[in-house]
Amino acid sequence: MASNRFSQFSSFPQRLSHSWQHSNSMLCVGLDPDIARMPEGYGTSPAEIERFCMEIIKATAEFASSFKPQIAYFAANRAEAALENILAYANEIAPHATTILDAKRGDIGATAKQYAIEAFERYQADSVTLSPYMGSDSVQPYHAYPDRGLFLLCRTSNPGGNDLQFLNTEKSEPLYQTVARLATSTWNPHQQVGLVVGATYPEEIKTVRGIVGDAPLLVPGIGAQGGDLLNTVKNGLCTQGWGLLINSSRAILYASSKADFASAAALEARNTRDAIQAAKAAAVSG
Ligand SMILES: O=C(O)c1cc(=O)[nH]c(=O)n1[C@@H]1O[C@H](COP(=O)(O)O)[C@@H](O)[C@H]1O
Repeated sequence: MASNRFSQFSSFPQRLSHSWQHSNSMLCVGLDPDIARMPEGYGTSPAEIERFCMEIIKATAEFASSFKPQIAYFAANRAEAALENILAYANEIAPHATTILDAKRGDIGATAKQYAIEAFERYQADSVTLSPYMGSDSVQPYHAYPDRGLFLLCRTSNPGGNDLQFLNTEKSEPLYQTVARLATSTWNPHQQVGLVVGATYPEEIKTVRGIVGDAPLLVPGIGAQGGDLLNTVKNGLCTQGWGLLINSSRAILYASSKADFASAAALEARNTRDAIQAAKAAAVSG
């Protein structure tokens, strides 16, 4: 079953291209189920987390090209089995959509091999987020899955990202630029690597796009973090007019805390998809 799904696409860029074109969308719906913010009528057990996420996926599938569950929200609540079910559900009802397991893993090779098994065999995710901090051998075990995607943290959306990502390297460039360069060249034998760049820093999106060619960019930070959608799209499009997975989590998940949460999430997802499309049209024409 799962192997058929993966064998449909010979490479991760092909998988992503299908997702963008089939949905005509670059919206990534983030699944960050906070048990303190469950909607009316929902409890906080793993079964309820699963039910909530499935309702969100069903309501937003039409507007999304990808789904990104954040593993901490599941692990913190002993809901890993729910996460497995949710990813399987996304594959079933939105087979066009690329899944990203947001785990931000990074460790020595032997341990990274186990994390790769977790992401790609246990959870059957199409892609995973990784920290580049431990270097090339911490990324290398993921190359055993050449059709899956790897998104390496580059210029993150949070203010504290400056602390390390802007340190000058011996090449006299900020560290995030060195990450972008390495990640998409010597660390990328199967063209499966993309970068994480926050929508809160659109100038850096432009810089990273200039370094990485058409590699995909996972861009969190619109919605709850107040990122700049217009300039994100303008600066981040690839030469084919796609190239971005623009994530919004809380703004969609918690659009309403009432019984109408699913329709409110759908409306927010649709409006965000439309705003991304409008920004793309403006960027292409202007
Ligand atoms: O890797 C990520 O997804 C990520 C990187 C980053 O730089 N900033 C960032 O916010 N994220 C994640 O993106 C999501 C943002 O959620 P909202 O701010 O609610 O849209 C969360 O799951 C974060 O963990």
